[in-house]
Amino acid sequence: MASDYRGKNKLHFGLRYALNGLKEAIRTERNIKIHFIAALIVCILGLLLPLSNVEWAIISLSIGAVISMEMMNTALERALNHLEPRHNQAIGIAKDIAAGAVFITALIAIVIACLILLPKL
Ligand SMILES: Nc1ncnc2c1ncn2[C@@H]1O[C@H](COP(=O)(O)OP(=O)(O)OP(=O)(O)O)[C@@H](O)[C@H]1O
Repeated sequence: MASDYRGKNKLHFGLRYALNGLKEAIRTERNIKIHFIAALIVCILGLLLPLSNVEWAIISLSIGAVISMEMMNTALERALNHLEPRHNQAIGIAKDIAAGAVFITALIAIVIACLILLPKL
């Protein structure tokens, strides 16, 4: 019984930490706000157009990938800023690579949105 309770407690706190991170990211990061607004627009368009389950699944995956990647980028930036507040070439390159990962994910999401939504408009 005790271990079950601890298990539930862990799950509860894990969810709280995750929601706290999400709230902090939305509150402080302009890019994450923009991604959420773009996702909302795509979802509204998706509700107005006849999308299949597979198309919804692909769009959901793209939205999740972009927002998750942006949040990982933000987490990395915050950690690196804390570890090395001064100018450092290696830190700069690490941040550029993380930004490149966000760029690729966002670009692919735009291509997916165009492939699925444009022919239906
Ligand atoms: N400590 C550093 N040393 C060297 N270059 C850095 C450093 N911090 C940032 N840079 C350079 O500046 C770029 C932008 O940095 P960073 O992403 O931290 O700033 P930002 O403009 O606040 O980003 P965002 O708008 O995504 O929050 C990095 O990709 C990197 O090229």
